[in-house]
Amino acid sequence: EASARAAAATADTGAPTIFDKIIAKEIPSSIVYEDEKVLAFRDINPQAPVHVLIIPKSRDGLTELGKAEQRHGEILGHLLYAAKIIAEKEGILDGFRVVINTGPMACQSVYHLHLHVLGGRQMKWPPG
Ligand SMILES: CCNS(=O)(=O)OC[C@H]1O[C@@H](n2cnc3c(N)ncnc32)[C@H](O)[C@@H]1O
Repeated sequence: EASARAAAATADTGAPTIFDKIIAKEIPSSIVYEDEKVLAFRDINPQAPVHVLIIPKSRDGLTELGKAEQRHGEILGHLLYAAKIIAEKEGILDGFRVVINTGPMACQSVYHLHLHVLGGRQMKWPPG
């Protein structure tokens, strides 16, 4: 909790992120799905039996959802469609959650827009 909030304190500076290294295959990652536009890999600190991140391969200013422009509509839609494909592949189509954390108040710690796909256990509501 504290570590997530501490990590989230990082501001949206537009600086390169660790995800650039994953896209460039410069650091290892457990890739679940890839196409020409998006890359999906397992979260390093899973919060559920299935916890996958989906990111656009080209950030194009999309550091966070709060910075989305009309021009991002297609990639945003594609990310959501990829979430369904991944849920299907992971066998959680009958129960999964898709989360986008935006800004420090939502504990965003990596400023490269990404969808969390979580499943494999009973989810709670409201989220913390
Ligand atoms: C607190 C939520 N903050 S977040 O919504 O910004 O999510 C960032 C996510 O990236 C994950 N992460 C950070 N570095 C890596 C990495 N090298 N490989 C895979 N996942 C990573 C974190 O575990 C975290 O769940």
